[in-house]
Amino acid sequence: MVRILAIANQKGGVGKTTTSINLAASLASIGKRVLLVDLDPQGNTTMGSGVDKRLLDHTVYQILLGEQTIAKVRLSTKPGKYDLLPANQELAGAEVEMVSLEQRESRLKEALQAIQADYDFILIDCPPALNLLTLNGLCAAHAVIIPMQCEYYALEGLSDLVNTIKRVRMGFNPSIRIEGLLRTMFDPRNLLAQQVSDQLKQHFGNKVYQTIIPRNIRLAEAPGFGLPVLYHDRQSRGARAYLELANEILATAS
Ligand SMILES: Nc1ncnc2c1ncn2[C@@H]1O[C@H](COP(=O)(O)OP(=O)(O)OP(=O)(O)O)[C@@H](O)[C@H]1O
Repeated sequence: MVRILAIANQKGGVGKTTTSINLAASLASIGKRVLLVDLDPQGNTTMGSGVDKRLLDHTVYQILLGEQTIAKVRLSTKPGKYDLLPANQELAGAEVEMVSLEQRESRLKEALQAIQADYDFILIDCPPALNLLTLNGLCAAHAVIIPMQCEYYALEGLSDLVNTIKRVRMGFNPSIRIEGLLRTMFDPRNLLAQQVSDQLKQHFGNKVYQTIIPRNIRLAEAPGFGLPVLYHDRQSRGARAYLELANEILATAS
C-alpha cells in the first residue's frame, strides 16, 4: 500500500523543500519507489532535484487543471532515483483558476489515484501558505510531516496548521493525521532551541520524530548542484540524518 505524505508548514523557510528532496532520495536509496510532488510555485524542489524549472514542457499545474495526466508530466530524476511532478511559477495561477472548478480541493487526490499503485511513497511538498494548493496536498495525503525550526514563534504557527488539519479531517479527508513533527536546522548549543524542543515533546509526545535534522552546510549547498545531499556528501551529518529519518518512517506502521 502506498503511503502519501504531505510535507507542510505555512511558515516559510523551515525546511519543507530540504526535507522533501532528501527524504525522497533517502527512501529511494533504501529501494522504495518514490514520487515527489512539487506543489510550490517557487519550484525549489524541482531545481533541487536537478530539473530546470525554466525548461519544462509540462508541470503539476496542468494536472491540477485537468489538462494533462500524471503519466505525461512525471519525470525520473537521475541523481535522486525518484520520480518528480515538477512545478514552476505557472503554478501560482492555479489558485485563481481552480476556484471555478468542481471539487477544487481534491484535484490532486483524484489525479494521483491513477498512478499510486506504482509507488511505495508519494511525498507532497506544500507551499508556505494555508491556501488551495496546500489544501490539495492535505486532501490527497494519508498523513502530514511538519518540519519546524525550534525558535520562538514556532509553536504559535503550529496551532494554525493543526486547526487546518482538523478542518480538513472534518470536511474532505476524515482519516488524515499528523505523521510526525520534524525538528530541522537544529543547533543543540542554542538554549532556546532546546527549550522549544522540550515544549514540543510535552505537547505532541511521540508525534515528535526521534530523528533531529542538524543545521548542516552540506544540506544548504546541495540544491545548488541539483543534488540530494546523499549524492553531494554521503558522509555529511545532513545526509546521515535524512537516512535516519527515512528508516524511522519505515519502522512505523503505515
Ligand atoms: N538542516 C539544514 N541545515 C542548513 N541549512 C538548511 C537546512 N535545512 C534547510 N536549510 C536551508 O534553509 C533555507 C530554507 O530551507 P527550505 O527551502 O528547505 O525551507 P522551506 O520551508 O521549503 O521554504 P519555503 O517556505 O520558502 O518553501 C534554504 O536555503 C535551505 O538550503
